[in-house]
Amino acid sequence: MNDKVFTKPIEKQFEFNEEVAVVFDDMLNRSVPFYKESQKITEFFALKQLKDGGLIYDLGCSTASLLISISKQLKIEAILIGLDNSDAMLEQARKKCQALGATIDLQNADILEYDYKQADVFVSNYTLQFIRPLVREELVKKIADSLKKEGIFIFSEKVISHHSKLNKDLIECYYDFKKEQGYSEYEIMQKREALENVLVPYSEDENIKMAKNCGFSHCEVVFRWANFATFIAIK
Ligand SMILES: C[S@@+](CC[C@H](N)C(=O)[O-])C[C@H]1O[C@@H](n2cnc3c(N)ncnc32)[C@H](O)[C@@H]1O
Ligand SMILES: O=C(O)C(=O)C[C@]1(C(=O)O)C=C[C@@H](O)C=C1
Repeated sequence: MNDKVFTKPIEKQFEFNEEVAVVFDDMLNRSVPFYKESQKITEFFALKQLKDGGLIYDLGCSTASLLISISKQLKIEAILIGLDNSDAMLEQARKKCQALGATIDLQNADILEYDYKQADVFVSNYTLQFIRPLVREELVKKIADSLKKEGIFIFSEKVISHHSKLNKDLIECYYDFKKEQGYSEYEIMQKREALENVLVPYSEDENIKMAKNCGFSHCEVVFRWANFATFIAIK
């Protein structure tokens, strides 16, 4: 189904509710530049890291697109756990897993509170940006503490620039992308208002500094287009 969520006046802040969940795959494909490419890079590093009997968590798994794709490519046995606190998203995820015969452990959980096992890979694409800054570092520290030695954490985020003109131009470049995806000026502005103070992006440097402060030995960008970046952090 096509995303038309913001063709009408917004009545509340952005939520990952039923209305969003049923059009979410279309929304992401048309709202995140090079979403498929950043997903492929995530899959490459996750599959490279996963050994027989390994464990991967996807935090903020939404409709489980990533874990479903990884499950199709796996050549070894591994445990795939997808966490999300939106029932509506998990309902879509379960429907897709059933239709595609994917064996993924989908759990309704708050990623801030969850009791993680030691894992080989953590992924959290376009999710940390929705975690309040006050507790974001606490979550990344929990992820670092739950990774095996040399384990990897791949995360993708919308990013800002602290150079005000460049930041403004990056946003304009992004909105041009959205228009090319068929969104109207009206939809773009409605969504921007809905996301105000709900999606709180950091700069590229702030994300890297956060990862290093939380115990990762290395963190760098492996993909970036304008104001969207994919990072890999190594324990
Ligand atoms: C932009 S979506 C992530 C997209 C997904 N990772 C992908 O690449 O397709 C953000 C997701 O994080 C979930 N989320 C936000 N805060 C959460 C929390 N505290 N605990 C669990 N899930 C959360 C939302 O329900 C939503 O499904
Ligand atoms: O920043 C925006 O305008 C977006 O649409 C980006 C974004 C995201 O990065 O998560 C926001 C909400 C949806 O989850 C889909 C895309």
